[in-house]
Amino acid sequence: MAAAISNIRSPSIILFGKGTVSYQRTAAPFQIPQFPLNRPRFTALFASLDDGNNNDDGSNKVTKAVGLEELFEDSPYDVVSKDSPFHPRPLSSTQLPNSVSAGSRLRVAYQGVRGAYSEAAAEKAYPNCEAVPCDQFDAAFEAVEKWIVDRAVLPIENSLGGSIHRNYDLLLRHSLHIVGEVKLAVRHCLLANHGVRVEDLQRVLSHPQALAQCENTLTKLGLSREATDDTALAAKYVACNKLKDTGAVASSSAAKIYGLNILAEDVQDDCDNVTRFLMLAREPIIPGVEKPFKVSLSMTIPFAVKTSIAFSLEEGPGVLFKALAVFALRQINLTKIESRPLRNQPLRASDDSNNGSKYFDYLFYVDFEASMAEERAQNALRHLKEFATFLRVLGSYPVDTTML
Ligand SMILES: O=C(O)C(=O)Cc1ccccc1
Repeated sequence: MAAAISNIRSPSIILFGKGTVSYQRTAAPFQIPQFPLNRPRFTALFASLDDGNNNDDGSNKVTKAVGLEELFEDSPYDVVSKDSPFHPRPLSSTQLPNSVSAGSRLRVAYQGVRGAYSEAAAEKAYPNCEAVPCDQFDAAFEAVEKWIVDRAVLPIENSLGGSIHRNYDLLLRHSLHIVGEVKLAVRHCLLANHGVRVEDLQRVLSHPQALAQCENTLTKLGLSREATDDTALAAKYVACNKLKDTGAVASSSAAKIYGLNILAEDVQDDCDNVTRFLMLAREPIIPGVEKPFKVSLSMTIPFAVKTSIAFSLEEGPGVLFKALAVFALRQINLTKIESRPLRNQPLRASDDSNNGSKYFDYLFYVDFEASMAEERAQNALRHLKEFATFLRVLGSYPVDTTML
């Protein structure tokens, strides 16, 4: 039964139950390549469906795929079988005030107030979306988990500051799936109320990352710094309180929204200031890899897909080497590897016989260039699972190639 569906281009509904396949064709954006369904490990895969929401490509179709559940014991992937075919539908607006209304735009939660960079990232990822501001990241995650919104945006790394570890921790604490990424060129402005000059300023407010990215400029201006939850909140605070001695570092759109004057543009220390944001959803959306990606009129590259995973390893010589080999052996390129001491694990101090060295248990975050729809990725992770003490697939998603 599995072989018959290898050429489905854009299925609307596929149920791969044991011995059961059904599908419909739609104009969904992602292809679902042939999964190794002959393996008894796979009990189900589900790809669907017209949920009335705007999709990444502006259509009303959302393609979702789940499966692989027996591949990884702790798999975050929900499995839909023929007997329990569908996940719960989003709550209707009558059931939950302010929830997704039927046929409405995709709703995307972000941390911050209007004018925050995360809002711009949401709009870049989903051009017709309704961006929903949340005061904290946890609220944005919860809004997705409770079906109030469809996606959450999470800044994850910056070209100047590196990974945002707190946000990696959030990813692990929750069980949302990465379904997209967006890279945004961040161009900070120094904002103040009308009539206020640079010389009048004593201090500046902004998100700690924005302040760090403008370190040199702010030092030269002799301004003291205060942190706010997001850049746009700093702008809002300065405007609402009509402050004369305080400026804000935020975007030009925050200036427009809160009626502030732009005293200086591009105040970041490095002009290549790019932040990478992740788009999170309740369910995985696993892109296929057969669609070619057009970089320009003359250049086409294979559809670029990445997978993000987190894992920890047994102790022992060469275990990290072995972990990396599972990818190298299958020609899978890594685009990121990051290690982080595991929380709640005490520092273990060795005795003298171990040269007095001290060590932590580490969690590794790896991004690799393959989709979980590919057999080589599934094989690599099955191999890794043989000696990983923990493994979680955070999601497969199309690479944002707009900043190549
Ligand atoms: O504060 C914001 O506007 C955010 O979205 C977080 C952020 C801060 C600085 C650079 C990029 C994103």
